[in-house]
Amino acid sequence: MPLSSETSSPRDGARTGLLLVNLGTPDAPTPAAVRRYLAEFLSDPRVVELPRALWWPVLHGPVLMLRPREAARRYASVWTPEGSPLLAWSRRQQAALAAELAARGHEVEVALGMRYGSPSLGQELDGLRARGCGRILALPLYPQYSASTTATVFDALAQRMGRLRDQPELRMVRQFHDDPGYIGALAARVRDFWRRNGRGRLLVLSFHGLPQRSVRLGDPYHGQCLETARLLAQRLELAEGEVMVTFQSRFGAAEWLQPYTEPTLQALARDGVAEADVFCPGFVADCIETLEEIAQQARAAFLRAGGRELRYIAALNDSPEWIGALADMALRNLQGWPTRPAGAVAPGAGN
Ligand SMILES: C=CC1=C(C)c2cc3[nH]c(cc4nc(cc5[nH]c(cc1n2)c(C)c5CCC(=O)O)C(CCC(=O)O)=C4C)c(C)c3C=C
Ligand SMILES: [Fe+2]
Ligand SMILES: [Fe+2]
Repeated sequence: MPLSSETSSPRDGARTGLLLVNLGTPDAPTPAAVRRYLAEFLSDPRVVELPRALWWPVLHGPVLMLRPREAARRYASVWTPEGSPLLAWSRRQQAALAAELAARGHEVEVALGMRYGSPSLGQELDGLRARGCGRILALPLYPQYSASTTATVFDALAQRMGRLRDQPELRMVRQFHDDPGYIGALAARVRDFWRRNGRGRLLVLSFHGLPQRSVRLGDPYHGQCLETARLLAQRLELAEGEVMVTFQSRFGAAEWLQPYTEPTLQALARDGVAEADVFCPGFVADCIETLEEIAQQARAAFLRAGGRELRYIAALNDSPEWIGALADMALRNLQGWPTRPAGAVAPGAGN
């Protein structure tokens, strides 16, 4: 592929950009929009690691024929006036982070790109360059590293960079599963929920699942989920028996990380656990996987199995503790790059 010929090169490249990245989501809760989104997402060989000759007929056969209609109905049940919850919360995070960095005296262009669908990563990378950013920090909003999520962001950025003649400097945050600011923001979210609603007998920490095979082949995701859970339980001073870790959102027939969230909740209800709280630390923004799969489907399954109350604790979204932690993380990773307006005197707080 030929390199781009830039008629107007990105101004002087003196500015610094921060590119928040999340997974992506359909543009509308309709079968056609969901099909477009799933086709892009599920044809990424890092997401479904099967030989193309095997996977392609299944993807373009039963998966894309059947799943979009059902998934569109599930998306419709959580859709908001600002669109998909994942995009709506990500936009609020972007705006709140930009305001927080500005309030601390830093001049950083904050953009939001989605790995699949829109706004696309490539388009946002180009936008930052056009606004004069010669240095860009990519911050994938996945606390726990996985090849199926984090690594695909790197792939997409590298692919875009591969077409540029005049590349910006690029850094990327790999993971933040044990970041004290992130853990503190999670703990604040849970404590705040308990203060307003009382405390359930059990806190279930439900993470997005992953095929067991990926972990066997060396993906560090599982260990990082367990470490996040351990640090959060420690911060909340929970005793053994007051907290457990489960994995949700299984896709396909293979074995995924266990224990699975919904069957575990049903077993707990059958064993006489009447009330439980569920929190999803791996999702920094509420989305279909938390609002529909947990707060609706898993809750209904828990009640059907004899439970009385299953309370879903909202994701970090735009909580002030989380936005503060994000700003700290961004500034730490931006060290050595200019983030002060020319001639400005740094306010007392510093980086
Ligand atoms: C938080 C980290 C995530 C990991 C790890 C992950 C792996 C993974 N996911 C699928 C398949 C699907 N995921 C879907 C939705 C979805 N997944 C994540 C995050 C992780 N996925 C988020 C934030 C979302 C929500 C998107 C939204 O629009 O709100 C979906 C689509 C929904 C559905 O049809 O159920 C699929 C499919 C695989 C195969 C995988 C790892 C191999
Ligand atoms: Fe997923
Ligand atoms: Fe799901």
